[in-house]
Amino acid sequence: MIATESLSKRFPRVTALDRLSVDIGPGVTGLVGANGAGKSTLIKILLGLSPASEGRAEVLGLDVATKGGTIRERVGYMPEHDCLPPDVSATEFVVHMARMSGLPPTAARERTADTLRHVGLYEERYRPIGGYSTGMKQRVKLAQALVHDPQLVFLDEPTNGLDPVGRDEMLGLIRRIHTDFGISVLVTSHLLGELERTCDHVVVVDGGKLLRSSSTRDFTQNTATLAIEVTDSDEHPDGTGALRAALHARGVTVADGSGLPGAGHILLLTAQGEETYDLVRDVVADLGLGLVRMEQRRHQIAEVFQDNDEQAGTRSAQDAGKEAVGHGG
Ligand SMILES: Nc1ncnc2c1ncn2[C@@H]1O[C@H](COP(=O)(O)OP(=O)(O)OP(=O)(O)O)[C@@H](O)[C@H]1O
Repeated sequence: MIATESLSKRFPRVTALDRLSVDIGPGVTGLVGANGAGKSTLIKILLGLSPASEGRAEVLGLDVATKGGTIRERVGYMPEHDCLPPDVSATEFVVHMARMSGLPPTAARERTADTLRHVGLYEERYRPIGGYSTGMKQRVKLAQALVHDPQLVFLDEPTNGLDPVGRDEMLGLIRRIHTDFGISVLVTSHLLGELERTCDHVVVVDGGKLLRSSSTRDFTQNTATLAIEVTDSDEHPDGTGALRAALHARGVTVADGSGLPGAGHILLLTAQGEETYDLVRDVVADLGLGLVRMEQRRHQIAEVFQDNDEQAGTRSAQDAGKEAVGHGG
């Protein structure tokens, strides 16, 4: 669906994309990176709206440098920022966008009604957009990206500004764009966690460089870390400490998770398979502690960046002297 080869974009003061090479197939793909990582810049280049400084890219087999118009006919785009006219209704706006995409008047009206229903806008669709909530505006932006029945859509931070319920609804909608209509999706976010549930594939960028591109399953599999939380007891007023010592005595190395967000009394250890779960369960029971949770940890975006920095530190001096990769979270 999308292929880039050593793609770079340099602005006078910043390199927004730095020799990015990535292949993205059909399905739902998450493009994750902190603010300023280069996600929006990549989308604009892929749409043929902004020229690359170096390298090349193809979307649906079309060269972005020469076939921008054809790409935009076949690809839908939901921009990040609020760009909706406040004085017209969702119906009027989406019909207008459908007409701009080349649909005849009747087809444009029919497709608009279907698409607005699909994104969950009903009676409100006749009211001016200026009075809409953020969630409703995001749905209008999504509808205009879908109305011309594209093969692929680029959704730039579609969950921005939404509360947790709105975010879950939007992620569900995004998933259904692919399952119900077979449209492939490239969706950006600065939150890796939310995309893990929605995407088949995740591409992580930082400072315009590719950090990682892998299937969501591989991301999860790569994390063999168990997070364990136990209660204290009369016998062991520091239950966490007692468990750490008991596991240590059995040859299991345990890290302290307290440096991680929301992980006050959490122990981290590397699972070697089912036996590790059994061992922890037995040790907790022997100590007479309560097991609050034992779960496989998922990568958080900050850790992905950190892992990469650690790997970079072991590489040769090829990157020496370059700007440090910024951290995000
Ligand atoms: N037109 C421009 N002129 C100069 N610098 C730009 C321009 N557009 C983007 N940049 C810079 O390029 C870098 C990447 O920006 P980009 O918008 O692609 O990041 P992003 O990952 O989409 O983040 P965000 O979600 O905050 O938009 C940033 O440092 C940004 O300031």
